[in-house]
Parts: sequence; C-alpha cells; structure tokens
Amino acid sequence: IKAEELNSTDAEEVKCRGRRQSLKCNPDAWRKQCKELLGLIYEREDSEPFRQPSDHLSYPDNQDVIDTPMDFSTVKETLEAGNYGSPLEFYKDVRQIFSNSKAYTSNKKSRIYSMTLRLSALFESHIKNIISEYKSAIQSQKRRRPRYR
Ligand SMILES: O=C(NCC(F)(F)F)N1CCN(C(=O)c2ccc(Cl)o2)CC1
Repeated sequence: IKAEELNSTDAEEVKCRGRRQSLKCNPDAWRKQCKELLGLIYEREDSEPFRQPSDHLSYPDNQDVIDTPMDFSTVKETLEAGNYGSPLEFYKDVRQIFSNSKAYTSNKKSRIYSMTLRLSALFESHIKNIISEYKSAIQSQKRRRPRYR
C-alpha cells in the first residue's frame, strides 16, 4: 500500500506509531505541560492568595457563597498524585479558583479579584493548546479495531 493511499486517520496513526512518542502523539504529555503551567502560575505574585485554601474565619460568608472551595495547592497535589484523568479535569478545578474569587468579591474592582483576572488570562492562553494537543493525541491513538467487550 502506498502512503498516499492511507486515509487521514490512518496516516495520522502511522505517523504517531512511527515517530517516538512526541508531544503530538503522547496522550500523557498533558500532565507535564500542566505541571509547567502551574509553575508559571506559582511564579506570579498574583497567585499568592490562592496558593492556600482560604481561611473561613476571616471570610465568614465563605461557607454559603462558596460551595466548592479550591486553591492551587489542592490542584498541585491532585495533579502530582495522578488523580486527574485528563487536562479537562485540571482545567475545571483551576477555573473553580477563579469563579470562587468572583463569587467572594462584591465589587469587580477589588484588588484580589483583579489578581484572578490576570492569572486567568495567563492560564487560558496556555491551557487551550494543552487541551487541543491532548484531544488530537487521543484521536490519533483511537484504535479502529473493535474492542472485544
Ligand atoms: O483567604 C484567602 N486565601 C488564603 C490565604 F489567605 F492564605 F492566602 N483568600 C481570601 C478570599 N479570596 C478571594 O478571592 C476574595 C475575593 C474578594 C475577597 Cl474580599 O476575597 C480567596 C483568597
């Protein structure tokens, strides 16, 4: 069979099988990429108030306003424990941090909320490539052979 006779999925699969597991084809590359992205976030001073769970005492309304507390140390531990099944789960938790802050704050001009806006701009600019590479790696790993149930 000549290469040009392969359809695009076959060609993609052949390309992935042939090549050493580079980022494009490696469905696990996202873990390392998310670790690096977390590193970037930790480097930012803006992330300081979000590296620890917010202490309920100083934010009493916290309980009723925030039903899913989240912070970057929890995300980091979950990622390092291998408890995220995909970058989409990682994405969901990080977005929770930002939405909690928005729920906490009464005015959109609050200093701490403005910190999350800068952080989420940084986060979104990186996470979208991680997720699209993950999705295409999954696609190219899809076996055409039926799985025996
Ligand atoms: O208590 C903490 N972080 C824990 C630390 F103090 F150890 F860092 N936070 C205070 C409440 N948080 C807010 O997003 C927010 C928006 C508007 C107002 Cl007000 O608060 C989250 C961070």
